[in-house]
Amino acid sequence: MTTFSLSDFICFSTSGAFKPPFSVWCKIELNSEQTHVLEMALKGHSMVILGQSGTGKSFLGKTIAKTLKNRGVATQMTATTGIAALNENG
Ligand SMILES: Nc1ncnc2c1ncn2[C@@H]1O[C@H](COP(=O)(O)OP(=O)(O)OP(=O)(O)O)[C@@H](O)[C@H]1O
Repeated sequence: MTTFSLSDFICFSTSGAFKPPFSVWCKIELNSEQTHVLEMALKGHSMVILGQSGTGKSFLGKTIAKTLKNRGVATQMTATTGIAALNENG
């Protein structure tokens, strides 16, 4: 069982009152499938995440990247188009 500390979770909002550098700490509630994938990623598994539109793939990807970054692992997001990369904070 992978345990997550509070420092693993941080809001990703970059608008309104949550603009950097004012980081707002909050708990992100992943669903059971997302949690499973996050646990696999933290164990070092390579995965392709597939799912219908709006099922939370991007949200999960950003959560994985942020969690790894909070644990001192260098991460870099990329995408096939510039707009998609911006949406991924890439
Ligand atoms: N665990 C979660 N808690 C809160 N909101 C979530 C969660 N997972 C996804 N969402 C929200 O659901 C919406 C859809 O998620 P997301 O954009 O990640 O889906 P997607 O599978 O990448 O969609 P698409 O394939 O169309 O790009 C977003 O507003 C996202 O913030």
